[in-house]
Amino acid sequence: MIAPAALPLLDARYALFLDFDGTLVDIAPRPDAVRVPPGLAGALGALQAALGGALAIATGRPLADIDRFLAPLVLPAAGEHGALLRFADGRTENLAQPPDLGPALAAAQALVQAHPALLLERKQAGVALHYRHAPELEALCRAALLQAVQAMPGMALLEGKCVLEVKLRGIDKGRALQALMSTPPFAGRVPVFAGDDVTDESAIVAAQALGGAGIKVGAGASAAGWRCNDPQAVRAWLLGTARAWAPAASIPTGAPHA
Ligand SMILES: O=P(O)(O)OC[C@H]1O[C@H](O[C@H]2O[C@H](CO)[C@@H](O)[C@H](O)[C@H]2O)[C@H](O)[C@@H](O)[C@@H]1O
Repeated sequence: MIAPAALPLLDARYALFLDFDGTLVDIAPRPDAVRVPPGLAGALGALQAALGGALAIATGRPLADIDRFLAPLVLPAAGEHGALLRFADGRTENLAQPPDLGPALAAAQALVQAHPALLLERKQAGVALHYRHAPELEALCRAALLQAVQAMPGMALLEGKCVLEVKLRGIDKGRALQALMSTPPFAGRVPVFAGDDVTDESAIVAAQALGGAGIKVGAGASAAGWRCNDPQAVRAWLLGTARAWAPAASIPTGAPHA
């Protein structure tokens, strides 16, 4: 129905799943420094309404982060790489019991103490160690967390953009997408997932396996059938679609691509 840029045409048959960092918002120097362009939350709200509620965020972050960045919008979501789900009716579910993070936390805390340029992010079901400001420490961080993971049954090491995360093994965004797709208002729709990182590939594969579309944002190998350059292109697609669908909605013109 609507075709801003070379991304899938969206209409009311679809369900939309969106990664956050590197997809909806540009990568920033620190997790708390991301900027949500004016109009983005309004456009997401308008799209959610146009899709009968079938729009969800799928993120590695805790859900509280997403709610803060998109306030007052509260969307269905998969948080912490799929460990936590929030359905359209507001119900939340942990896909697994919150694990004992002791060994990973101890290893990460020791590293941060020795190297203050590193940044530790503690989550309910995982630990993220950011080395964006000390790339020379990547190998050291990986070795320390890999060793910690040996003592943590059921946990695995995930590599993202300048970050190493200890997370639940076997839980990923692909499983989260499948779980949300089995519930209203997602069930029976065609899923479209957009993401930028290797951590998004499971959801790209899951969306395509359900007859939908996967969009890879930025460079790098991917199973996705669609590609776009950057979060700006994603936002242009979403905002163009939202404006065409809900022209009367309070979506500012011009600003959101910033
Ligand atoms: O699944 P996502 O929504 O893409 O979340 C993945 C991780 O994103 C955050 O870290 C990344 O973005 C930061 C802000 O741009 C950046 O500073 C960092 O280097 C990136 O790795 C977030 O902090 C993590 O918890 C998420 O897992």
